[in-house]
Amino acid sequence: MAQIPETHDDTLHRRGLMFILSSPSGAGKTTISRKLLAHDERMGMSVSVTTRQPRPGEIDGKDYIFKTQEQFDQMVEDGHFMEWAHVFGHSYGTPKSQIKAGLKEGRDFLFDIDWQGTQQLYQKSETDVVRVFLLPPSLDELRRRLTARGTDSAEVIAGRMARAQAEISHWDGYDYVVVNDDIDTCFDKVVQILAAERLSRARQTGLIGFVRELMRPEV
Ligand SMILES: Nc1ncnc2c1ncn2[C@@H]1O[C@H](COP(=O)(O)OP(=O)(O)OP(=O)(O)O)[C@@H](O)[C@H]1O
Ligand SMILES: Nc1nc2c(ncn2[C@@H]2O[C@H](COP(=O)(O)O)[C@@H](O)[C@H]2O)c(=O)[nH]1
Repeated sequence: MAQIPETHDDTLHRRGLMFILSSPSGAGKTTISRKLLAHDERMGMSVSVTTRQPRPGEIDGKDYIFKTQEQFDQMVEDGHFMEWAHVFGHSYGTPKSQIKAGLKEGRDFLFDIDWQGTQQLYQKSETDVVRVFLLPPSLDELRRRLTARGTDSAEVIAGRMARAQAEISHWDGYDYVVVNDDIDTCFDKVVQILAAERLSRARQTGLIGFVRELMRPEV
């Protein structure tokens, strides 16, 4: 009888996936990412390098790796990044280290990056990438969230609001779009997307032998 491989619950012999969450600033990527990481121990966070100043409470090496512009430029030159972009007047980049080896081992990674980075990762690793875009329920609510977060000056908030519609215009470059109105509802949808993507046929390479066994002519 064919042995059901351990891949039936999608934990083994599967290439990892790159799960990207993008949105206009303030729509809730960080909030949903933190919930997902707490909920799913198989998911690792891709910690970006940035030249922006840490917000109160942000921890170097956990939320971001904070570098000077000079250090960042050197890292670009050294080929340190899978992708990088200028966002809101600062540089942001995804380090290569860990991710490539992790994917081969079947580990999944969560990316909180903008549409420019998403495009770059998709061009490099189309089959590994799952692109999810979060929308705010309205622009008024987006402004309210940015203000209520209390981490940015009025000037920074105005700059991010001014870019929001340009960011939203890239929504059609994503595989999934979820409106983040109620946090728990949005989170449940993101969890469902992740579960479905983990079961995608292309990723479950460990199932091939099992399926062949099932298809062997009966004697
Ligand atoms: N569904 C929601 N309802 C109400 N408030 C929310 C919701 N989702 C997130 N928030 C709040 O909105 C603020 C912005 O959320 P968050 O920091 O997660 O956004 P972000 O998309 O990561 O922003 P940025 O791109 O600037 O990092 C936070 O104070 C968060 O608690
Ligand atoms: N292309 C990339 N974009 C990134 C990366 N890390 C974060 N970001 C995006 O930048 C903005 C602003 O982030 P904030 O934390 O300063 O509010 C947001 O859209 C992030 O998704 C990255 O490595 N590459």
